[in-house]
Amino acid sequence: MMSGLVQAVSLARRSAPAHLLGHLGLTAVSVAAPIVTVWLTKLTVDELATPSSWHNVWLLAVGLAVAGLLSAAGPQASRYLVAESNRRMALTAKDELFAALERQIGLARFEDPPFLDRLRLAQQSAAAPGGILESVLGVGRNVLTGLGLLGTLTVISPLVTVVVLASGLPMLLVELRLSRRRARTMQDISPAQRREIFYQELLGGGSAAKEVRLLGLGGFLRGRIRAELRLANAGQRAMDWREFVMQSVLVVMSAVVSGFGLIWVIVMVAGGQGTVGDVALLIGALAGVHGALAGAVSATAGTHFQLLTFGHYMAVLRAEPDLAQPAAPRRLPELRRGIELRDVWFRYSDEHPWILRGVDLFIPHGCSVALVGLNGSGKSTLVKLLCRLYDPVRGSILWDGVDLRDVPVTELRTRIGAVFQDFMNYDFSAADNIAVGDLSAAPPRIEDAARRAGVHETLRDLPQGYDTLLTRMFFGLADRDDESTGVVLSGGQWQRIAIARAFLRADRDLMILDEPSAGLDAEAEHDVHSRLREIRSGRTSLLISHRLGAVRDADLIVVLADGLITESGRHADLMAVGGTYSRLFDLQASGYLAETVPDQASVAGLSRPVS
Ligand SMILES: Nc1ncnc2c1ncn2[C@@H]1O[C@H](COP(=O)(O)OP(=O)(O)OP(=O)(O)O)[C@@H](O)[C@H]1O
Repeated sequence: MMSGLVQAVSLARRSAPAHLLGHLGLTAVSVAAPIVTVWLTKLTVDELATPSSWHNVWLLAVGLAVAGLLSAAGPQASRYLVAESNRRMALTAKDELFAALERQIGLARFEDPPFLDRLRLAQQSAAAPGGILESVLGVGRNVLTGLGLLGTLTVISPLVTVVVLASGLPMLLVELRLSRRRARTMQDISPAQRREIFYQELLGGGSAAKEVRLLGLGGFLRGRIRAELRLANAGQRAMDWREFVMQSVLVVMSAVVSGFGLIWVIVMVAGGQGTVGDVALLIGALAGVHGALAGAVSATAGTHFQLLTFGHYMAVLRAEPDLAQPAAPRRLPELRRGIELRDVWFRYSDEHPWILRGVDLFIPHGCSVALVGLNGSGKSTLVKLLCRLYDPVRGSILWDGVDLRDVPVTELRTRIGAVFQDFMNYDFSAADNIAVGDLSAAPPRIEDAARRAGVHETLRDLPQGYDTLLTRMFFGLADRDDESTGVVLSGGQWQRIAIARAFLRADRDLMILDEPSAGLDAEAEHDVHSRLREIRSGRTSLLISHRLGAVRDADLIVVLADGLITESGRHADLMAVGGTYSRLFDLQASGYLAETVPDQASVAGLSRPVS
């Protein structure tokens, strides 16, 4: 808890120091103003009851007016400062949160539901980290105001003071309990809220719009959203009810205490002990003390709650990287000999089945290697291991003899170019969509890569050329009024953009191409593969493709089956062996060669009567 507070103060000091000081100053004013007001009120009432000098009355009246002005204006100025410091703190907090996420170098955290739940709460906390300081200052302000007013009360009746103070203690304990429960409720309903956000994105986002409409999934998804909302609401409702009951009891208690104090002092004054001003002071002080007490208690509970949620933010910031970084990193040499997978075993978690069961594979430097296997045999998994998005559970991957775990992961990744099977379509401009392959690339290199991927003419002819946004979700930055700026590319055109992105990294040590021609028409596929062949020649590359015609020229073809490399060699060798590769190749080739004459019956069934 304390470390959370220290972190929050440090965040404020780094992001909004002047605002923090201003807020502290205004808090001091807001503490003093009500105490001064109560005292000035008492003195004024006493002065009016037995006037000695109008000069005094005037002075007191002006003092009251100034105190009133400060009481009224202070909160306005505070609100402005708080809002601005909140914005600044949120900016820093979010930036640090996402920097922390970058330290998660692999993918495992993003497939771990408890981490994702925590991340959502951390994001919520990072959006309003100023709330903690506001609550802490609220505690300080209310405690000091309360103490000042209690001192005032003590002047009239120490007993009333003790009773009022004692009534505050249960309030504090109850509120602390409630805030702990509130934080737990938030944690409990986080999975439901995360699922609800997911369904909302399906319904409100563009990526699923086509299927949602065609398959009529709207009602189904709305039903799911309602169910998740009901689940979250039930948790919150139970919490609200508990708060309502407990706080009602406390309010009644505090009203009884006030009534007791008031009767006590009125009886005292009626008996000749004290002045009318004392009654005025008591009324003001009692209201003030109760307000301050309630404020202090709820601010303490608020602080407690905010610190509990801020704990998730700190936990994400402090989370260990999912993959160990080497304590004494080794330099990654320029690839000269090759990459060796030595008895690699891998499964996604202890609960998942083994995907790779002792893979031994050597990818020689300068060779084009093709990896072939049935769906789900683990080809993309092997690629992810090569990029160190996961570590092998057993065995190792050696780059010229250096274990990938011993080199800085960023260094490894700068040496690799890749087209993933599930590559991203970014809602950026065409140029930026290619430039993400190498952010240092200047426009001529981007165009060159596009030309080599056979997509230059398409992009050049777009309404704003390479600056055209490849999405209809956003307006172009330069022209917000022009709603027609964004365009939507076809699947094959996107595929070529992904290839262009990889071409920007053609000079890297290893090129990985996971189904790079999926979605291309026959002509484009032929074209892309001959371009790829050109850039792969003499370079180290790993090509995954179900189109076996495209892999037959590879220097080495390996077949992955049952978690092992079962065949390896050149096309002719594998065909001669007559194993899985030759069976699949023949199957595919027969599909191309067979003369498919549709039988009359099926044609008749499909044809429509001619009217
Ligand atoms: N992130 C993941 N978490 C758990 N299991 C996974 C994950 N990714 C893949 N798998 C499982 O690992 C197995 C291998 O998947 P992988 O994508 O590597 O196969 P593949 O050979 O590339 O298949 P395809 O030819 O269909 O692309 C599959 O059974 C899949 O369900």
